[in-house]
Amino acid sequence: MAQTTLLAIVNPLSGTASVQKKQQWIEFLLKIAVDAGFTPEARFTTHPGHATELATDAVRQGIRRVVIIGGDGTMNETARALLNTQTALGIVPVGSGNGLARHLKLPLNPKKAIERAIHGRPVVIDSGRINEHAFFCTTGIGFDAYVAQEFARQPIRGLPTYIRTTYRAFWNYQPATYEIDGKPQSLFSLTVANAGQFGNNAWIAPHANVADGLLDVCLLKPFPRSAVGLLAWRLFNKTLDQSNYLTVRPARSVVVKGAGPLLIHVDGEPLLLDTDTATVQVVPSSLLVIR
Ligand SMILES: Nc1ncnc2c1ncn2[C@@H]1O[C@H](COP(=O)(O)OP(=O)(O)OP(=O)(O)O)[C@@H](O)[C@H]1O
Repeated sequence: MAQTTLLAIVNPLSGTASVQKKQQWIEFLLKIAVDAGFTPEARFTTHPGHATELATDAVRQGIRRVVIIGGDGTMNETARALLNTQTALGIVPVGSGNGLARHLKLPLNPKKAIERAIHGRPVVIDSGRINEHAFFCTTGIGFDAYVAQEFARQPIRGLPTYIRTTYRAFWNYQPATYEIDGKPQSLFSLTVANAGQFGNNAWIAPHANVADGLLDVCLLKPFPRSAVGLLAWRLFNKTLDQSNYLTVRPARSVVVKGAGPLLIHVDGEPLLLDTDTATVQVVPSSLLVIR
């Protein structure tokens, strides 16, 4: 049997599309990949972390292109196995947020995204690291992480659930004080952005560049409830950096210390650290992505 040269990793649970729909996208992908000269193979993930296992195997086998059909969680699990390798990541964004794909201006239509993932060329981008965890889009502490935790508890994913969860979280959430590079600061949230948005065109760092060797450290101060409408408008209008409540600082690294074990998110997936301190660092030119 011919050696596989392209692996598709498909999360059956990403976003709101049915498994039958994803099966149709797989068939389309296999067909155009063969037409383009690849020997493709597709695998559904069966458990959290499976995408990392499949991508690690793909690298070991010398496969040079791994295409995900999924959201930012699947993207992260796959991309972390491709870090500093010659294997490029193709993205077919069918998740709830699709932050990295939107930042990179990849097609959001699945068939067009598949064509891009097969015919596009690899470019090199930076990634970030929060303690030992890799991220490619954003990581965060405070409100972002709280929303990620609440969203992960919902039985149904997709944008409407995300909006409902964020709205409810806003009323329950209390800002906290953190030490940022040794300086105490009361914050609503701290986001460290490699790409500029959380997903769904919610731009926390409008000028972020995935290939500049820097991360954008975004500090959002606590704000009165009366300001939420304008802040939300600015978030989606790509002008949040013009708000007096937000400071964006490009940096290679930042150290955050909280009052106890830190709840963070990594590309939208929540994670409770077993330490009160997080060191966030850029890893320049560490991932090949198909554009
Ligand atoms: N078969 C599976 N069963 C349960 N969980 C899975 C399975 N396969 C993957 N996962 C988990 O599903 C999580 C969410 O997937 P993904 O990010 O692709 O979709 P999403 O959350 O809808 O999109 P986005 O991250 O863009 O909001 C991943 O972090 C992964 O660990």
